[in-house]
Amino acid sequence: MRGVLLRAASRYPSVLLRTPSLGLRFRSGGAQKSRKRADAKPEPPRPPKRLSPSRTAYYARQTRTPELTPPLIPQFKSHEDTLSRFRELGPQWAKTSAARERLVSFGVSLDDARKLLSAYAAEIEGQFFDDPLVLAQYPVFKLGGADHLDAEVVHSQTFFKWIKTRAASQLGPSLQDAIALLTKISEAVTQKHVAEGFERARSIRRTFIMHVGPTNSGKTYHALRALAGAKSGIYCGPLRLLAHEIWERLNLGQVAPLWATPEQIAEAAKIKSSVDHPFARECNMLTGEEIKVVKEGAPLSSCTIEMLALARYRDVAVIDEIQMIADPARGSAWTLAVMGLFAKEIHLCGEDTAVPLIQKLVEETGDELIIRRYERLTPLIVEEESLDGDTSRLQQGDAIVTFNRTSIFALKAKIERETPMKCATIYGNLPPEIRSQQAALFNAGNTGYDVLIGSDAIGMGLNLKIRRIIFDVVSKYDGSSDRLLSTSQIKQIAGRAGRFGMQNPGDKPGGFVTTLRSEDLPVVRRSLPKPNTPVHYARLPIETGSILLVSALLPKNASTQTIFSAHMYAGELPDNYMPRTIPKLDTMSEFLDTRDLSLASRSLMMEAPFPWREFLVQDAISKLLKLYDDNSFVDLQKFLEDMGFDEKLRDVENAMRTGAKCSGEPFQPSRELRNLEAVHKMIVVYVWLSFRDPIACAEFELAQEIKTRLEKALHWCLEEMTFESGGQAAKGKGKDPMASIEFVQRRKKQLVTERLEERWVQRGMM
Ligand SMILES: Nc1ncnc2c1ncn2[C@@H]1O[C@H](COP(=O)(O)OP(=O)(O)OP(=O)(O)O)[C@@H](O)[C@H]1O
Repeated sequence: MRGVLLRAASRYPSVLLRTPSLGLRFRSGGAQKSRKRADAKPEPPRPPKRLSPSRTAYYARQTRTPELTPPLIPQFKSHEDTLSRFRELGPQWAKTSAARERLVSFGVSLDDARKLLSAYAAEIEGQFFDDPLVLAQYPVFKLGGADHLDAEVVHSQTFFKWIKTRAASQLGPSLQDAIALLTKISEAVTQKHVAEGFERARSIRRTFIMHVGPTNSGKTYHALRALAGAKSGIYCGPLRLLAHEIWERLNLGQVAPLWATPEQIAEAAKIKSSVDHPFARECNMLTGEEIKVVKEGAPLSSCTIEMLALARYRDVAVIDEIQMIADPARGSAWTLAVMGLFAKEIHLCGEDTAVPLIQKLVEETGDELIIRRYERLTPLIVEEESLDGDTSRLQQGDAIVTFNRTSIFALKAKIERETPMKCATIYGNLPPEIRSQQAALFNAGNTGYDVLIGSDAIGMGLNLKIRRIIFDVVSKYDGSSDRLLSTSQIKQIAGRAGRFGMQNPGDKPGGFVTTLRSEDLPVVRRSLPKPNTPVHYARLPIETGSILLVSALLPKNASTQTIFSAHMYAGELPDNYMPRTIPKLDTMSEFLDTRDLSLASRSLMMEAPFPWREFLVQDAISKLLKLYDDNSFVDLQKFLEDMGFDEKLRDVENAMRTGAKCSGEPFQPSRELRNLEAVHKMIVVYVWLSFRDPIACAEFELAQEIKTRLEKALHWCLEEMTFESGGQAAKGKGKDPMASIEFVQRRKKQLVTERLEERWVQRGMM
C-alpha cells in the first residue's frame, strides 16, 4: 500500500525552493544565543498617540543607504535586438562550466561535451540562427523578460533543440552516440500539447471570468459572491491563511450570494455572523496539512491551490492571485488549475498583467474568456514626507513593513518600551493560526494593539484595518543580495492601507503610504503609478512519468539534482510555458542523496514543506529522513524527545503556568519563540507526510495535539514579548463567532491519493 501511495503522491512532485545550511545544530537546552505630516493629505485620520521623540541607535543605523542590486531582467524590444543578444550570450553560455558539467552529469564524456558545446557556439557565430525562419523554431524569444535563472534554462533548451534537429547532420560519427543519448533525454521530458492532457475539462465549454484591477478594488469580493451563490464550487488560493479565511466567511454567512438583492443584503447585515446566518454555506477546507470537514460532501470547499482535485465537477471555481501562474516555484499549480479545472464557470482574480497570457491559454483550451476590470475602491495617498526615522509620529492604525526578523522585534521592543502602544506582528515564520490571531488583535481596535509590524506576509489577501503603510526598507534579501522590491511587491504591500469598509467610524475611507527614511520615499512614489511586473509564461509541472523515463536514461547513480535538472534544462515546451525552476536544487539534492531513499521517496520529500534553510532544525530534518528511510516508520514521540523538542515545549508550558525559568535560564520569550517556530515547522512536515504516507507517519492525532499546544505557546510568547518590553499582555477579546462552526478535523487518508489519481485519469494515465 505504501508503494501505491508513494507512486500516487509523486505524480507531480513540486520541488520547493529550499536549501539546507549544513553543520548547524538545534540546541535542546534553550541555550540558543540569538542573535510635518503631509500638507497634501486631505485630513489627518485622528489625533496621534505621541511616542517618545528620542531616536535610538537602531534608527541611526538605518540612516545608511544599503547597496542595492536592481532587478536584472533584460527586455528585448525587437527581433533584431533579441538576435543580437543571443549571438553575444549563446556562445558565452556554451563556454560555461555549468553547461559542460550538466552534459557530463547526463552521461556524456567531458571530451564529447566540450565538442558538442563548441560546435553549437560555432553555429551561432556562423550565423545559422540569423535566418528568421530558423530562429522561429527555437525558444530564443523567451530570453526577453527572463531573469538569470530562466535565461540559463532558455539557452540550454535551445541547445537541446539544436542537438535534436541539427547536430546529427553536422557532426561526425564519433559524436553520434552522445547526440542520440541527449536526444532521448530531451524527448523524455518534452511536453507538447498541454491542454489536450485534460480530457474532462476539454469535454465541456468553460467560461472564464477574469477580475483584474489594483489592490482593494473588489476583485475577490465579486468572485466570492458567485461562489457563495453556486450549487457547488471551490475556492483555490495561494496561502493556508487565505483558504482558512474564505472557509470561515462562507460558513458564517459573511459572503452575500450573487442572487441576493441589495435589500436582502441590507437585511442580512443586521444578523450576526454564524452558521445559522441566512447566507451561511456549508464549506469544507483542504490544505496541505489540514482537512476540516463541516459536512461530508459539502457543496463548497476552500483549498490551497496545490490541493485542488481536478476530476470532480463544480459549477463555480475561484482561482485567486492568478498572476502567480508565472511564479517559478509554485506557478505550475495555477497552470494545472486553469487548464484542468472541470467547472462550468471559473473566476480568476489578480493583476491585469496576467491578461495577455490567460488570453493565450484560453485560446488553447477553446473556452470563453470575459474580462472585468475594476478601480480601487478607496484612495491611496503617498504622503509628502517620510517619518524621517521619528517613531513619535506613529499613529494608531499604522503598519510598519520590514523584512528582517531582527528589525521586526527591535521595532516592537522600542515602540512598546517608549509608548503605551503595543504591536501585533505578522511575519512568514509564524504559523497561519498565529498570524490570524495577531491580525484579529490589530483589527479589533480595542485591545491596545495599535500598531502592526510585519513582513511582506501582510501583502497578500489579508483584510487588515491598516490606515497607513510605512516601509521601513524598500529592499529585501533574496538569498544572495539586497534587491529592490519589485513594482508589484510595493503595490501589493502599499495596497493594504485603507481597505474598503474597514475604516474606524468617523474616519474618511482611504489609506496612506510613507517610509521610515526619507531616501526611500521616492522609490515608493515612483512605483505606485507604474504597471505591475509583466507576466510572461505559465509554469509547467514536472510529471512523475517523465521522471521515471528520464532516470532510466541517466547514469545509474544520477543525483536528485541531475534528474530534476534534465526536466528543467533539456525539454521542449510550447510557446506559452516555462518549466518550473528549482533554485538551490544542488543543496537540497545533497541533503537527500546522503540517504538511500527511493526515487519516489525523494520526490515526496522534495514536495514536503521541510524548512531546508532553517538552521535550527538541520539535525531534525536529517533524523526524520533517517527514521523514514531505516524503519519506514517515524515514532513521533521518540523523535520529539531525541531532538529535545518535547522538553522545549514543556519548558515553555511550565513558564506559562508559573513564570518559571526555562532550562535553568531566565525565561526569554524572543529566544523561545524562535525555537517554537522551528519545532512547529517540523510538526507541520510530519502532519503533511501523514496525509501522504499514513503508514510511516501514523501518529496524526498526537501531531495535531502537539501542534495545538505549540500554537498556544507561540501566542503566549508573543504576548510575553510585549510584557517583557514594558507593555501589558493582552486581555480577553470577546466571543469568537468561529466557535459556532462545527467541523471534524480529520485525517482523510484517501483524499490526497484520490486527488493525484484523478490527475492520472485526467491525463489519460489510468
Ligand atoms: N461592492 C462591495 N460592497 C461591499 N464591500 C465590498 C465591495 N467590494 C469590495 N468590498 C470589500 O472591500 C474589501 C476589498 O475587496 P477585495 O478583497 O475583493 O479586493 P481585491 O481587489 O481582491 O483586493 P486585493 O487584491 O488587495 O486582495 C473587502 O473587505 C471586500 O469585502
